[in-house]
Amino acid sequence: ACNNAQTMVWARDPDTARHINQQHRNPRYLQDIPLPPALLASDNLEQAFAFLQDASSSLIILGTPVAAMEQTCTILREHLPAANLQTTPVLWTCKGFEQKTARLPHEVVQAVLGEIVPYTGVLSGPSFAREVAQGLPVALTVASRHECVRTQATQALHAGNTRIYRSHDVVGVEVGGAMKNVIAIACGIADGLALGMNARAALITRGLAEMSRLGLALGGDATTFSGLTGLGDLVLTATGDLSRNRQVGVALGQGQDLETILSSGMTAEGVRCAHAALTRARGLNIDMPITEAVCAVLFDGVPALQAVSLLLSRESRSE
Ligand SMILES: NC(=O)C1=CN([C@@H]2O[C@H](COP(=O)(O)OP(=O)(O)OC[C@H]3O[C@@H](n4cnc5c(N)ncnc54)[C@H](OP(=O)(O)O)[C@@H]3O)[C@@H](O)[C@H]2O)C=CC1
Ligand SMILES: O=C(CO)COP(=O)(O)O
Repeated sequence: ACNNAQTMVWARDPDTARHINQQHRNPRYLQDIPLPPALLASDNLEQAFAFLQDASSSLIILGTPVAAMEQTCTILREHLPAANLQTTPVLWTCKGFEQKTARLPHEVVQAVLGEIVPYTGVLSGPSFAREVAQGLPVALTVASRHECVRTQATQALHAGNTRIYRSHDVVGVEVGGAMKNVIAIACGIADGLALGMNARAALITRGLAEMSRLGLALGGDATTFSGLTGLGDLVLTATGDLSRNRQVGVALGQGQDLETILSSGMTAEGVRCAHAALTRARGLNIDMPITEAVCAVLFDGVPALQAVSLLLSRESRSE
């Protein structure tokens, strides 16, 4: 909307939609940030779709957590054909493996929408929502197998303080987005325990190695993991205090229990996907010691300091 693209938010909550239209603010998230007056909202999907006049130059961006992707795609499957919008590219922003099935988001999209929506892709990269909403500079990657998706997303989003880079590597981009959240929890734990900046740098670097091993085994390109959606987002999330995943880690390191930490309802995708990431890694014989340690603290009641000791006591190996 800031780039003068006509933009419609479909929100499931009617009050949120009404508030955005009337007050130009979102009453539930980032309430202090004024939204562009041209940004419209509706709780009615038919109305939102009617707004997409021209399927060939429109985009649909799914902005839900991974856990809502299957449900949201199912709703799209029911409504897109009636609106004659099957050829509209569908992008998503979520980062993680699905908790129960360990699927990456594109695998969920493929399973639900694969037969009716040909053009899809993922939008990812280091981008705290608050800073994006403030209009501060940000660089993102759109990854898709389809040239038309990369082009259309770039045309809509590359402007002003927003830079868009293009990639073919959907798997690599998604694995980077998922794993950086788990590693950010690990860095938060280390910082909560006041283990110092050397420890944080070690976790980021060895976490990147973990991300790359899993991503390569799942079919990603090696170069993707040193890019915006790998190292870039990992550095942001592991070190930036706006990160919810990092905040979860810090609180765990300081001795709070997970239930209390998550009681505010905050979305921390690393908590939801750490175990699923481990499941995928084990199936491929990939060693992920930091992810194992994060899971042990999150789900097995292992004290944070003990998990760190276990990591440090591992055999030395070549880097
Ligand atoms: N926040 C950030 O800085 C960034 C987040 N991401 C990723 O984007 C994804 C979304 O994150 P974020 O926006 O923070 O998450 P939130 O938890 O804030 O949820 C985003 C929106 O999804 C909606 N939603 C949740 N479940 C459903 C559902 N079943 N059906 C319809 N709508 C639903 C919520 O609606 P309601 O308000 O009604 O609950 C909310 O408006 C995550 O995977 C995150 O990792 C990526 C980059 C940056
Ligand atoms: O993905 C993000 C930044 O790129 C947001 O990170 P958190 O979900 O940890 O807040």
